[in-house]
Amino acid sequence: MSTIAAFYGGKSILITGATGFLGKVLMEKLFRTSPDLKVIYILVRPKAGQTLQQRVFQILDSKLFEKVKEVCPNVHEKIRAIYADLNQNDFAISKEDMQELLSCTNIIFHCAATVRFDDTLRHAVQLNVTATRQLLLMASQMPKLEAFIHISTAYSNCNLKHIDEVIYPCPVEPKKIIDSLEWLDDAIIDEITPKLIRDWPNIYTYTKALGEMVVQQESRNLNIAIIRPSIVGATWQEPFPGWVDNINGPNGIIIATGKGFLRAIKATPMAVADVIPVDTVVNLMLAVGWYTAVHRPKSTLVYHITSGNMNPCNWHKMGNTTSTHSSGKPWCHTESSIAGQLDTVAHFIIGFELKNAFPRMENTWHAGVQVLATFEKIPFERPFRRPNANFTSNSFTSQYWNAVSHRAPAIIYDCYLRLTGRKPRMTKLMNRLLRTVSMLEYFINRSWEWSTYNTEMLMSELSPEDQRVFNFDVRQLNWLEYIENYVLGVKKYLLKEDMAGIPKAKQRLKRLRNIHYLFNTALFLIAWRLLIARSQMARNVWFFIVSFCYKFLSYFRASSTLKV
Ligand SMILES: CCCCCCCCCCCCCCCCCC(=O)SCCNC(=O)CCNC(=O)[C@H](O)C(C)(C)COP(=O)(O)OP(=O)(O)OC[C@H]1O[C@@H](n2cnc3c(N)ncnc32)[C@H](O)[C@@H]1OP(=O)(O)O
Ligand SMILES: NC(=O)C1=CN([C@@H]2O[C@H](COP(=O)(O)OP(=O)(O)OC[C@H]3O[C@@H](n4cnc5c(N)ncnc54)[C@H](OP(=O)(O)O)[C@@H]3O)[C@@H](O)[C@H]2O)C=CC1
Repeated sequence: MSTIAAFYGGKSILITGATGFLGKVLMEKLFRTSPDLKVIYILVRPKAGQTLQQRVFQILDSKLFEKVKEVCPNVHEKIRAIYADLNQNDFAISKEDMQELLSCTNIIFHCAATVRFDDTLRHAVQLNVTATRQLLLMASQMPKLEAFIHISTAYSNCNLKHIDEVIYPCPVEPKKIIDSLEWLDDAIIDEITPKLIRDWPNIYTYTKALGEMVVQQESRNLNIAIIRPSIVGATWQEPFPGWVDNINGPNGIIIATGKGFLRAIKATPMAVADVIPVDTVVNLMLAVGWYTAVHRPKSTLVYHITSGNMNPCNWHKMGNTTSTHSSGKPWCHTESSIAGQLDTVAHFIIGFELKNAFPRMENTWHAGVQVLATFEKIPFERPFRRPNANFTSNSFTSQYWNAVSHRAPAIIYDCYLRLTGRKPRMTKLMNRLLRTVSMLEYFINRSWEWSTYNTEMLMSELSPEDQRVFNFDVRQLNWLEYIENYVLGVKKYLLKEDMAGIPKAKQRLKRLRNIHYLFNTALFLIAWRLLIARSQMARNVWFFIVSFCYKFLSYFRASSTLKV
């Protein structure tokens, strides 16, 4: 029997953010491995016209919870949804509910946060900092509390290159920021925000750093641990591979690429793609909950759950894995290769995708550019264009790709919509997509080193059975397999596309490829024809090529006649 699973038996567990991506997987694993737990309290707000109960039923009725229903048939009775809004004082929890929470809770997992990069400072501080402080205050009044697990992000200190498992101080005290936000108006807040966040790339990472400081300052004599995951991706193994349910992080990019909207991205191909499967994060969370409660470390321990230091994968490999016709040559994936440079120059001179007119050149340029292998096997339905992925770390090249591969096709498509009496929408959609991608660029053009001493220490503390049931060792992860399941999961669970539609989608891809070649060949011939009309040199080159081909053919004809 697993020690960790047994530990959660009979416990009352409070989860914030249980309706989010991480929270759902956490609940699922808890119910599946410790069906004898007493109750899970979840702090929920009504949303999108759904009551709390409707939200809970929707989660429990989803595919994610299918296995849970087998091992814990009375799961509905073990979830207690409590109305709460973390934006409000005392979270707007009723007195009776508050009383129950304070007197019964044994373990807290604090997952709720705003993860939007462009949130206002006021809202992000309220949720990621003030709410954390308030929850700690509540925790300090819980006589039965054994552990408080705070979920932060590995990027809370992304202004540093090497990040240790310690809480770093922020330049301005969280309390000062909380206090000043109470009387400053929104216009002034907007003005001072860049000065406050300094070298943090966005308000999200900055407020998560403030949240950690608050945890340190308000910890009193609580047993607290902080967990810092990197980019949380689809499930690796549990309850089944590839489960994913929101468009954050890589998910939206995978959709945009698979649907052929996004065909180039400003990314450093060799930068580490520090994606970590959500089930791995959850396994660590549960192990940390057990360790913190049972071993009661003297200070607040921070645990990094990242993949880069143990089993690195870079964006090039990611793109390549999802590529349809990979050359398998890593060097040809960047614009630093000679072929790449030539191809880029060719793009500029002729103004269209020359490599597609000469398919053999494709092998030498497409790095990230190799059209996605998984998308060939598992294409998404109704793609706008053929999936492709050009990786470039050069701003100028990136601007060029944006103009040629993104904006121009959107404008052409909008013209087509206008001509056929429909409302144009592609340019607007493309602008939003490019804005989103530009916000993610910071994370795909850099690599960080996260130390993982505490995480490794914890791994060594687990019994072999716990290491199996609560596995967070990413060295065993096979990236090729993981990414393939990830793409499949995006198709099935996010896009809700039917697998039966794959042959039709493949046919459409073939049609798009033919249109693409035809379009490029026509463009090439037109450009060449125009060039010949204007330049004597081009005419000379043309006549030289034609006469050379003619002589070559004549030679072959003559030699084959002689043999006969
Ligand atoms: C070849 C393939 C290779 C694969 C490699 C891919 C590489 C990807 C790299 C990803 C790096 C991610 C780094 C994250 C690091 C921090 C991790 C964390 O701690 S925290 C966790 C990480 N936190 C996050 O990831 C939060 C990031 N997201 C945000 O902050 C906001 O969504 C926003 C500001 C980007 C857009 O806001 P706003 O425009 O006001 O409004 P909405 O939000 O309502 O969405 C509007 C439209 O945008 C669309 N869309 C949305 N997201 C994505 C996406 N990722 N992508 C694409 N599209 C996306 C969405 O579909 C919608 O379209 P439509 O309905 O109009 O048609
Ligand atoms: N996803 C990732 O890549 C990473 C995530 N993390 C961290 O993991 C944690 C969970 O992230 P993730 O699950 O991806 O995020 P989600 O956006 O999927 O979930 C956020 C959760 O917070 C809840 N929440 C937000 N605002 C309120 C509010 N005012 N009152 C009550 N609940 C609220 C949401 O509830 P509702 O459903 O009602 O909106 C939801 O349950 C966060 O702390 C995040 O910083 C860290 C690293 C990477």
